[in-house]
Amino acid sequence: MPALVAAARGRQGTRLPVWFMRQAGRSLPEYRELRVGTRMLDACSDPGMIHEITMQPVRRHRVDAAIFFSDIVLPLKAMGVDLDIVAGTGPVIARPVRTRADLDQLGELDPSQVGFVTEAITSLVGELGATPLIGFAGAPFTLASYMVEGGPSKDHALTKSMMAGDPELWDELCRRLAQVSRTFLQVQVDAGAQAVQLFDSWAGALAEEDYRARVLPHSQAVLGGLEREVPRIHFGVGTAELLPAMAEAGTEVVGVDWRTPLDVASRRIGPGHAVQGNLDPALLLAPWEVLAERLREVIRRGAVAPGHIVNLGHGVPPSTDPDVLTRIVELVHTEGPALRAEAGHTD
Ligand SMILES: Cc1c2[nH]c(c1CCC(=O)O)Cc1[nH]c(c(CCC(=O)O)c1C)Cc1[nH]c(c(CCC(=O)O)c1C)Cc1[nH]c(c(C)c1CCC(=O)O)C2
Repeated sequence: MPALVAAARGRQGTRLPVWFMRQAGRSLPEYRELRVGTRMLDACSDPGMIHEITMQPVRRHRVDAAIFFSDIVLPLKAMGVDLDIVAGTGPVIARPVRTRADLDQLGELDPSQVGFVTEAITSLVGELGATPLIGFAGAPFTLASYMVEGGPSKDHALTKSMMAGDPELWDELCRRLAQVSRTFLQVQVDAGAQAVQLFDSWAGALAEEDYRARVLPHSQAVLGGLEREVPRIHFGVGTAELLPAMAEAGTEVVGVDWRTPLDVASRRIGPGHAVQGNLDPALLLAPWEVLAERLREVIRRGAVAPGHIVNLGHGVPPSTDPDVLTRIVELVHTEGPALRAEAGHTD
């Protein structure tokens, strides 16, 4: 069983697995070179490009997993939603969803609309061999925020106002988005993904009561049942107050940002879940010895949990020196198992 899958299932072996959110992307010169002249959405729809970009960080850093190169809004694009991914901004939606009539643009995702995903994953799994591929999708809340706001938002004011002011419309929007994300995950798993991650990046904007009432059931609809096939990772940013609720979505692993130490997070979540994280991405710019000591502390604190997948607390910033990421992987592999054992987890 791959180290990442074992750790996710709470049966950590002798290898401590590590990968990075946004490991494929602008931090890599080979990515920037390959993307010249190709728009993001076009790159995400071309099986050859997807394959190459997904492999780049695996070849360079020797990480313990590949993550499928795509974007959370890609399935919406594939089913005909008029949107773009604007460099430096993120997803922009042409006709935001504000009323019931606006829901017309959101039908059901049919697997045939993302045939290029199956094609790309089939070839990737062949080249990856023993290295697992992580499939992913956006959670209903984070997707809904883009659909309602029309683009990135700091306060998610229109989204929260719909959630509170018209819960029926909100729930219908999230039911549709859950179908899209669930189908997108299933397509990836059917093609050979060995783990999945649900990104609810902006869930930390919510109070726990609202999260439990209006978001958690929809995320449960995405993840429920998949455990028979692959381990599931559930991640958000700023979610210290939501960690126990997020663990209830149906997940083996809870992704933790850099604000909550992993031992604190693990105690909040309980012994039944592995953790993923949580080195502060801002520290990638710090002197190596400072960064290395913080990384060792992340590993020691993660030893409280029955499984630990080392990662950052959020994505790799585009300005990151890729050699630093390679050194992190080496440190995790050479020092990680002993640090974890010393810190007290008896596997
Ligand atoms: C919120 C979110 C999005 N997309 C995603 C999330 C959840 C993860 C998170 O919280 O960061 C998920 C995502 N997006 C991308 C991946 C690829 C896999 C990987 O992690 O390596 C994944 C897993 C590629 C991408 N998605 C995007 C890029 C950059 C576009 C480019 O290279 O031209 C990449 C590599 C664009 C994108 N797409 C989105 C944003 C905020 C941006 C950044 C805009 C910018 O800074 O230019 C929406």
